Amino acid sequence: MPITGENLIGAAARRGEGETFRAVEAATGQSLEPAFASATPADVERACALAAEAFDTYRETSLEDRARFLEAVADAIVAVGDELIVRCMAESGLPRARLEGERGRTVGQLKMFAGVVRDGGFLEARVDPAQPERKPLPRPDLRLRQIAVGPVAVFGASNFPLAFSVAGGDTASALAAGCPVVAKAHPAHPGTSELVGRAVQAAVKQCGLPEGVFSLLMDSGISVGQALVADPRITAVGFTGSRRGGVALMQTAAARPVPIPVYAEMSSINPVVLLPAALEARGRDIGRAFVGSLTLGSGQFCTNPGLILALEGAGLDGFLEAASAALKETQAATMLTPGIHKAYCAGIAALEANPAVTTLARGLAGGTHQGQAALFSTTAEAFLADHTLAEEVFGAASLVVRCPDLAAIRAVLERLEGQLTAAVHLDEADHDAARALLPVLERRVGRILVNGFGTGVEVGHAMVHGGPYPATSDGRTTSVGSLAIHRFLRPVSYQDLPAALLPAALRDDNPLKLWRRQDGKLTAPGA
Ligand SMILES: NC(=O)C1=CN([C@@H]2O[C@H](COP(=O)(O)OP(=O)(O)OC[C@H]3O[C@@H](n4cnc5c(N)ncnc54)[C@H](O)[C@@H]3O)[C@@H](O)[C@H]2O)C=CC1
Ligand SMILES: O=C(O)CCC(=O)C(=O)O
Repeated sequence: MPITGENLIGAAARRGEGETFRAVEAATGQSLEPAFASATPADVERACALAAEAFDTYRETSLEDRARFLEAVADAIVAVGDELIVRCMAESGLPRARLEGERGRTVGQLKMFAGVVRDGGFLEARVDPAQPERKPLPRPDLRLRQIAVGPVAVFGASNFPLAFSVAGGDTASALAAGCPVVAKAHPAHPGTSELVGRAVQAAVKQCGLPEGVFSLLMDSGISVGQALVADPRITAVGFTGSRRGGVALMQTAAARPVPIPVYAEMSSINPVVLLPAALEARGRDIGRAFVGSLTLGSGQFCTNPGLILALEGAGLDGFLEAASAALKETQAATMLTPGIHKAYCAGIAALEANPAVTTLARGLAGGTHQGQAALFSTTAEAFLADHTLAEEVFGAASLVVRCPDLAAIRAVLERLEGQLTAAVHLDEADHDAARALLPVLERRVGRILVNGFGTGVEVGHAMVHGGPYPATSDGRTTSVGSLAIHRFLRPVSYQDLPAALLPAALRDDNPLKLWRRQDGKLTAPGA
């Protein structure tokens, strides 16, 4: 499939008339062909108009048709073949095995949402039958279902060019909910974005859906994204990226005459608590496993273990020795963009220059665009006194906080901002300590895990990939897993509608065979 550098607006491919830009090969910094031209305000307008036009038809597609469409998107992405992987490797610097895995996750995610749509549970159908004889007042007939919110703007992430990008989790969950999507390609991987975008576009056509169900806009800067979020037809936003970018979009969305929700996944340092019995029993093993997680994808995971909290002692010494030894042998790895590499180097330089921070180990030095892993330590006292030590350094860097007692660990956790994950390494003898920390962790994070690290989010029904601000803009939800569909739905009540006007989900004969809450009681179809 040739990459043309065009915007995909509904069924059309249109060369933008805005500023031109080229993708950059992450490993070399060389420009890649072809030139992409940024979308114009007229392109944004057209994509949003088509999305709004498609909305009423698309949101009322049958559950089966919508599920098949999601499966068709998955199949079309696979059908792009190796070209997708090769282009994505060049643009992101990520290795083949990682990207093949990520493509599998992307496809699996679309298929999971196909299952969610077929099941129909997300409609949350409720029926409170009328009680005309009720005293003192009769009760009306009330029925409720969830409907799609409307067209959704999706901003792909640079660090997951497939699973969190054009057809990633935000797009999959919005399409599953019944929302048309206008995606804004990340300028770090426009070729990958176009290939995936063309796959989605082909699936829209193959399934006979209105063309406005999907559009893809290119931009080298931020004006297209800003215009998109400001467009009155856009009703919600999905975003993964920097805190600065996410907050800027939240502000734009809040300043509209009609404000809309922005579901932004932003920064997280993912504290890892090492409890004493576990440290003593297997501190060295934990140290080696930690370095594996820290350096995965050159550390460019928002679930990266950026902060280690542990009690002073022999167990911690063993952990640090093993972690430092493993880190020193870690090859430097290409980072996603020169900008991300520069930000990483600046973050490392700031830690190195901080008098309260000790550099424990550095990974092997690399080329111009490669990130060199780093491990630092400080004390709980210093950490609590300096809020800059809690800032995310995006890449393979982590800070160990040496704590004199459990109270200090707790104090550090209390001080942290909202996080995506927290990991606790524990043995049975640590249960009391862990039990005491759990309430703090629950308040601070979206996912608590034991004897592991947060990198590698499982796509499933019980997953929360979210957390209180600034991990995300709205800690009540998730951007991974089936619960993500709820971001793009809202409930509507139907009071005393004649049977002939009721949506299928709420008819007495329950033709969709849904589990429904019937007069307050969850009821099987046919019961
Ligand atoms: N939390 C996470 O999962 C991630 C965090 N990051 C952080 O973000 C930094 C920069 O990485 P990027 O991927 O370039 O993130 P970014 O936030 O700068 O860009 C993400 C997307 O948002 C758009 N955007 C950014 N600012 C905008 C604005 N003011 N108005 C409209 N659109 C805007 C960009 O064009 C891009 O499409 C990294 O160094 C890292 O610190 C990056 C990737 C993932
Ligand atoms: O750890 C993962 O699998 C996902 C991480 C993520 O969401 C991110 O880095 O943006």
